[in-house]
Order: sequence, then C-alpha cells, then structure tokens
Amino acid sequence: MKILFVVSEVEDLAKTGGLADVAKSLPIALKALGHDVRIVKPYYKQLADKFKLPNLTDEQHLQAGDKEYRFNIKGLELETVPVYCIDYPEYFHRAGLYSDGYEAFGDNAERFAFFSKAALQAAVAIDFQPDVVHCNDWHTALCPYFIKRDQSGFFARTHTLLTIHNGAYQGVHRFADISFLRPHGELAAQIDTHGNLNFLKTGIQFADKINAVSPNYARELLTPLGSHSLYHEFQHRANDVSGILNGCDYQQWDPATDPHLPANYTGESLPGKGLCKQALQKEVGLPEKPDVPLIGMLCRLTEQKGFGYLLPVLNQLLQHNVQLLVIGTGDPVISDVLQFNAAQFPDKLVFRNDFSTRMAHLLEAGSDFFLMPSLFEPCGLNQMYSLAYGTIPIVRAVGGLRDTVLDLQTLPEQATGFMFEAPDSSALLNCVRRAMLFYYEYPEHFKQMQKRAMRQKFTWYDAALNYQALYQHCQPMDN
Ligand SMILES: Nc1ncnc2c1ncn2[C@@H]1O[C@H](COP(=O)(O)OP(=O)(O)O[C@H]2O[C@H](CO)[C@@H](O)[C@H](O)[C@H]2O)[C@@H](O)[C@H]1O
Repeated sequence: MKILFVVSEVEDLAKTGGLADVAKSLPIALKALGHDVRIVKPYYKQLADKFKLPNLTDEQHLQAGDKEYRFNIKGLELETVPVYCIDYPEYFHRAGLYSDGYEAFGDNAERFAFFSKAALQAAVAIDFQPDVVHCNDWHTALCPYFIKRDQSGFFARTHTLLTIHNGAYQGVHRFADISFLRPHGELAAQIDTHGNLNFLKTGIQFADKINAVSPNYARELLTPLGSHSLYHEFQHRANDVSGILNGCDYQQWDPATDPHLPANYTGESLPGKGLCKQALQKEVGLPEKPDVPLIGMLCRLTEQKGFGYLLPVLNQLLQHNVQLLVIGTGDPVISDVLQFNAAQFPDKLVFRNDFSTRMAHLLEAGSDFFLMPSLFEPCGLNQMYSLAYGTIPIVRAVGGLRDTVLDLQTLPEQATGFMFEAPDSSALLNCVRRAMLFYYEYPEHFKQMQKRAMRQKFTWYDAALNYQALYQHCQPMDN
C-alpha cells in the first residue's frame, strides 16, 4: 500500500512529546512490512538547525483566497523512510513548535490548516498517489476534509485515517480569523455558537476511519466522561472508531545496549541497574542510598499527567523514606510548586525543568518506580519504557495504562505494577504507599516483578500489523 503519513513532529527531527515517538517507529515498522510509506512534516527551526536539507521540487504555490503561499519541499530519509518537509519559514521557523514557551502562537490555526493542505500538495508534487492518508491529531485533522473536497481527481481513490494521540487538544479557533480557510465557506456548517471551528471534530466527521492509540482509550472516547466533550461526534462515528495499542521501540529502549547508561543490564543480571541508580542519584544530587526507593517521573508538565492531585499530597508522600525525581517542562505553575517543594525536601525531592533524552534514559534505568498518575492517558509510552527497564510503574487505571500494566492486587502472579482507580489524592497516596511497602517488605518478590516487567513486549511490529488491517478496512469494497 502507498501510505502518506502526515504529522507535526517526528523523533530525531522535532519533538515535544509521544506523538514524535510514534511518528518515527510506526512508519519504519510499516515499511518493514513492505508498504511504501512517506512522512510529511513541517520544516521546523529545530530540524532546519540540525540539517540543511535540499529542495526536492520546484517552488510550490498554494492559493488560499487572495493570498498566495510559496513554499518548498525539502527531504531526507529516516532509516529508509522518506520524509518530506514543508518549508515555509514564516510559519515554521520559530523557537517553539506550538508556542513561545508561555502561550500558544496566535496563528496556529493558519499554520496547521496551511500545513495540512501543503502536505497533500507535496504528494502531488512528488507524484505519490496514496491509498491512505494517515493523519495524526488536530494539527493534521483537516486533511480528510481537503481530500473529500479535492476536485483534481488525484485523490479519487485515497482513503483517510485519523489517529487520535490526544483528544484533549482539538485546535479550536475562531473561524472568521482563519483567512486560509476563507475560501472554504462550507466549513461554516462546522462552526459552533461561539464562531469557532474545531479541527479535531472536523477530522472526526470527514475521516473514513478513526482510531485511538489504545483499545481502552477508544472505549473511553465513546463515553460522556472520556470523550473530551466530543461524545456526540464519537458516538455518531462509533462503527468507525477503534483502538490500536502503540508499541515500544526496543532498539532505542533496551537497557542491555542503551548508550546513555553508565552500566547496562538485563532481566537475568540486574546489578547494572543498581549502578544506574547510584549514577542518577549522584547526578541529580540525591543521597546515594541504594535501599531507599527512588521514584522517577518524566513528562510534559500539564494537568493531563495528574499533577492536580499529586501536588496537594507531595508533602505527605515525602514524609516517607523515599526519593522522588521529577523531570519535565511545561506549565510554569506546576514547575513553581515542584520547585518550592524541592526546596523544602532537598534530600528527597529533586525537580529538573529540562527536556533531555539522555536524562530520560537515565531516569528510566536508575529509578525503582515510575510514577504516571495520569488524569487521562491515550496510550502512554513511558510506562512501556519503564517495564522494559525493570522500573515498576505506579499508574492510574486509565486509557492505555490499563492496557499495559497489571496490578499486584488483581493479578499477584502476573503483576507488573501498581494501579489506582479514582483520580484523587488519597487514592494516589495509598497506591504509592502500597508500592513502598512491597519494596521494603518483599524485596525478593519485587525483583521477580521487575523481571516479569522486563519480559513484557509491546512491539511496533504488532501495531503495524493492526494498522495494515485498518488501512485495508479504509479501502473501498472493490479494491
Ligand atoms: N522532559 C523530558 N525530557 C525528555 N523526554 C521527554 C520529556 N518529557 C517527555 N519526554 C518524552 O516524550 C514522550 C512522552 O510520551 P507519552 O506517550 O508518555 O506522552 P505524551 O502525552 O507526550 O503523548 C501523547 O501521545 C502519545 C503517542 O500516541 C500517547 O502515548 C500519549 O498517551 C499521549 O498523551 C516520551 O518519549 C518521553 O520520554
């Protein structure tokens, strides 16, 4: 099959979160199954600073109303997968991908409406007639609409899949302000009573199929509580909504070969993990105590990750004989509270306002537990990385976390972690206490759990097989 994978960020090229991990690993896995898959993404400053790429075609022209956009298509290969980058410096040559670090860019609607259209034009320019356009999240959710309305015939046999990595971000913007879409008066039918166009909602309406990044999140999207206020839209498309669990890139996340670690280790030989713990404690300035449980947390600092009920009990949690290391960037209110608590408990809590791949790997290897108390979690990748590193996840039973972690209480013989249900502080605190008790009182069982965790496998090969089946499902009956 010919697959055009349209996405905002890709690991190794430009990244803010888990979307990038998927956008690298899935196309590579699909290519390995024999498909002709091409990625299209913006030529962000992050990427342009790293690679000065050549233009692959003549300058492109895109007319939207009375404005003419002139852009270039640059190219590179990411482990055999061709990547086409839309070069339009006015929109993409900025310090951040979506914001200046404090506020979202005011013209994000223009930027991503343009990108979605330009990505399709790139397919025409390189003469790649896709069987499927696979778009991802709100940034590219207008692609199905543009394809359905395309008059050229180029996409007459193209079908569309919209993957939802995070339904909370929907791209809601005042339609009247999006000059790029002015020629598309028909979108006015999508506008809400406040005059807003919701990109994700438009994608849900026009895509041939919609999938979430885990089966459980797909089920949640079909409920009033889990639908991010898009209950009716998801219900309306219920027969076309499914879930495919993300994979873990075990080449990149293998403690036996990980070049970021001071010592490598396997499930059969765990001493290297102790050395990683010591190195991590030393690096961040925590007391080098091998027997005190070290809980790591690494994520974007946002409500989604459960800070709303974690921060109020930090003080109580840190009364225990425990160490907590939090690494992340994002909401300055969350980072202020973390900073404040770290100053109160310098021997127990360290907060690093940092985005570092090396530290992500060291934290995964050196921690005993990985805390992921998410309010919602479409799939979650870090709990999979934790399992691979024998770092026991403490998670809330939500989204993909429920699909990937088995709790001690429910399944003692197969358990790989600790899970709590209610999104509140006391449930979280009880769960962490349960995990600490297990660590202190049953060290041998804890080790068994680590080994079991390391044997779990969530491969991109399996995910790619599921996507392949879904793409086939997007095709018309006569194909
Ligand atoms: N400070 C930091 N330094 C270095 N690396 C950092 C970092 N903060 C985060 N990362 C990295 O970013 C990625 C985060 O991935 P997640 O899936 O856990 O969350 P995210 O919410 O971004 O993704 C969304 O999309 C993915 C992909 O579908 C879903 O799994 C998820 O549930 C959904 O919320 C991981 O690779 C992690 O190591």
